[in-house]
Amino acid sequence: MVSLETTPALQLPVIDFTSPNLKPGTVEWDSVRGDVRRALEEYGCFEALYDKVPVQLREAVFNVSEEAFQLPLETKQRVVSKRKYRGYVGQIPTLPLFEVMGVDFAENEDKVNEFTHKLWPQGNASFSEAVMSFTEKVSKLDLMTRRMIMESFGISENYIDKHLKSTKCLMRMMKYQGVEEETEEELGMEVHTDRNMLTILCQNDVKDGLEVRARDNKRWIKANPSQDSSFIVLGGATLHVLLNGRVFTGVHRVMRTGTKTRFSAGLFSVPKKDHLIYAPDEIVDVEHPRLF
Ligand SMILES: O=C(O)CCC(=O)C(=O)O
Ligand SMILES: [Fe+2]
Repeated sequence: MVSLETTPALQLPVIDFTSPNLKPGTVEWDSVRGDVRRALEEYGCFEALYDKVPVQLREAVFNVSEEAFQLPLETKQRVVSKRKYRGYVGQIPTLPLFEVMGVDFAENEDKVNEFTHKLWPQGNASFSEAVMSFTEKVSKLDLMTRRMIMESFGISENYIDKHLKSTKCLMRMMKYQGVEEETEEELGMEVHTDRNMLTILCQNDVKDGLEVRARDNKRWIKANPSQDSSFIVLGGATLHVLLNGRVFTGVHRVMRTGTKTRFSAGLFSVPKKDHLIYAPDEIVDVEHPRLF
């Protein structure tokens, strides 16, 4: 008799960043650092348990993004940008469910207020505050992850410090309308890799959506971060270059099922203009010749 084997669904590695002792040099740090390296080598992605972003802040972000997407199209068009991934994007014929608002330099109060004032000339403090506070808190996870992955390859402290100061934050808020029939499945965002260093994402209470391709290129892994305590961390193409190809760049897409609207928010660490990305010497050797 032939036994039918069922392959269990693949899952993203889950890494716990909630230890109060998570500081460089501690046993906890070294252990999480090892997990981060394995996850970025194998999946280009992981789910991070991270408790420094209060649930109320996530809710505030989704509320203000909903408010922004509800503005008339002419108003949203005031923040359309020539630069890809920034400003307002929507009404893409092939992705009718999708809209995004990307705030560049989201760590900078003046830039955020400037963006807010284009949408609401009378100002909207809740919008600016939610964007800045989310950026500030999620940045800590971005910086920790980048320090860990660089340390794990023996890159010098000096280089790491300089590197961490060489990026800025792009904060993006995404909206994906639900599909009309419960049984339908539609593409929310096409298959892609992110170009930046790291992307850190969270979503509202709509389960499913984000999918990450397994390294075998055959299977899709459903990323299902918890609504109140975890984030999905994805390695981008710039990190792959910086680490001489030693980490994988997570290939991902968004699929929509269900009639409810999905909101997601993400922090993207992006090299500042004119900053040349190259792999530091520590990561280049005979076994790993310079690729970039
Ligand atoms: O909405 C998501 O979860 C994914 C968004 C994404 O992949 C992106 O903005 O690059
Ligand atoms: Fe992406």
